[in-house]
Amino acid sequence: MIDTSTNLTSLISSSSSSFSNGLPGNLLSRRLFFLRDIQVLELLVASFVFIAIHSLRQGKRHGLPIWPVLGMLPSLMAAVRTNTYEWITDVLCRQNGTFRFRGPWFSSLNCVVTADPRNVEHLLKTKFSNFPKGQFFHNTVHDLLGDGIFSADDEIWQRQRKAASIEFHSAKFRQLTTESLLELVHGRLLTVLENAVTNSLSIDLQDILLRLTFDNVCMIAFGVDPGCLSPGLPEIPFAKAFEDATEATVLRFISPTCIWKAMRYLDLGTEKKLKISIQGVDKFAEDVIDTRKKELSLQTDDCKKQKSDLLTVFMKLKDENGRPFSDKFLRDICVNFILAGRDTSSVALSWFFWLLDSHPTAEEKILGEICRIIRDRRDLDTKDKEPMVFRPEEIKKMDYLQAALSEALRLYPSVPVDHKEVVEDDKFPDGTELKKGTKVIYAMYAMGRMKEIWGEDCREFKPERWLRDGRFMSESAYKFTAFNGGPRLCLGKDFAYYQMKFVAASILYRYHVNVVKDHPVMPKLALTMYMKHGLKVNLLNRRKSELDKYF
Ligand code: HEM
Repeated sequence: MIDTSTNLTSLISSSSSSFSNGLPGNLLSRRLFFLRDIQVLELLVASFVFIAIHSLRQGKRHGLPIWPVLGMLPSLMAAVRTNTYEWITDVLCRQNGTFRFRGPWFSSLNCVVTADPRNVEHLLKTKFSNFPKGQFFHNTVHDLLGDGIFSADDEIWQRQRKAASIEFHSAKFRQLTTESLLELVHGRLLTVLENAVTNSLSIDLQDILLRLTFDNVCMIAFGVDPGCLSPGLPEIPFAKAFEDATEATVLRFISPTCIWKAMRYLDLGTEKKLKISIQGVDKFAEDVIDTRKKELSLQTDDCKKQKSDLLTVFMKLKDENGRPFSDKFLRDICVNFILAGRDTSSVALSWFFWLLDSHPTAEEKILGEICRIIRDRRDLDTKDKEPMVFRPEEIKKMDYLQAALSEALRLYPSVPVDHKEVVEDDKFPDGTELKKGTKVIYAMYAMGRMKEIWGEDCREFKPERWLRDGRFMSESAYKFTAFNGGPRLCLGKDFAYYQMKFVAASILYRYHVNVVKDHPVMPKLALTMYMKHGLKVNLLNRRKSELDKYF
């Protein structure tokens, strides 16, 4: 509209100049009337279109307009350009915690969205078997995740969960995780950070932490170190293939199923990219599985002694028919664990460091806690010897740090929304009717920002809310949903806390982490809550005199 009237104005002014160039007066007035008619006509058309659109709109639900064909999609699309999670939170707060999203009829976006802890407990625990991940999720992720723990339901999920759970709680596995983390933090992470300090370089802390946790989870799942955090921060083909494959898989969730299936059939666009990146992931897995099989058949000392990674453990197990698991199934198991543990802890740490930058009192308290723990070491003679390596029992004692990390996860949960599918007609405790096949989204991000759950100060970063008499107190998994709850509670929760505390304490003891001024920080729309532009920081060495005040 604006452009057209601008054109009309310029047409009038060009007519005036024609007049000065000698156009007869009556011709001019006829032309001006004609132009005025055009403007009136334009206004009429615009009004008609406006009225037509508004009469076509089928009304409002939950304060959101519903459009023919598109449903509530236009409101969602507008939110995608700003902050989708805040938009969902806003709608949920206005609707007492639950609303029904109507997407276009051709999409897979129709769903019930909830942030009500009663409903979340109902779907994650009370009626667990009525809310599986479902066929839609399974079909969408199957090319990448196959039948691994993340995408499987029922018996296939149960078997893996049981075996992995035993493994996760074994002493040998704990030793593997703590040793591999120690090696990565002291052998690589701190070297990379020290290099940045020496050369006064700003770094993307999120990228570095993502590299750290990728190497770490590959050591746990496959028993191999891909070397993403090596000096020079190289691009590792397997890591790149994995990242590309997850990004392309996520795109399937927002495309109509028939479209991505057609693109897959024709080998086009993102589907072509997905196919190539999955080949990269498969090649890596194949090589590792082959090598491990050879090692195990030779029963080399190295293999017998050291290997307690998931691949080796599952290779020694048998399926329900007493046969060893197929290579494909072993690949699926490892790929799923990598997906689960790859970037959840690193993005949580990124949000934590960002929050700490604007909460110096919380940082002081963490430092005080770390220094008190060091002071209490029985063998005080090691106190001043570098490097300061925190021991597992010391990490356990860091209650305030655990509270601060939980608070960061409450406000910025690594998995911001999650999804289930209804098997049989059901009803939520809040009265919402659920028809068979309905998709249900539970919004962890929104749950951390609801006054009904956390009180008036729900948007503030207050680690103290997690402490009673100075000790960390966990919350109900249906109120603090960052790690999921019920039978599908995150298997890596204890390890993730250990990993995050170890990394955070090792960094904070040595450096001030200052976020670069005006660096834009916002969530990226993905399965995991990455910072869209990473986290640019400058590191400064902590002076010894600064730490001395805590001893
Ligand atoms: C801050 C760190 C972490 C957070 C916030 C987190 C959160 C979650 C969430 C929300 C789920 C449920 C996902 C779903 O069912 O759709 C989950 C599942 C899982 N997580 Fe974590 N996770 C973290 C770290 C880890 C780590 C480090 C590992 C492994 C090394 C891990 C292993 C798993 C596994 C295996 C599952 C699947 C459980 C199942 O379906 O039975 N997680 N996690």
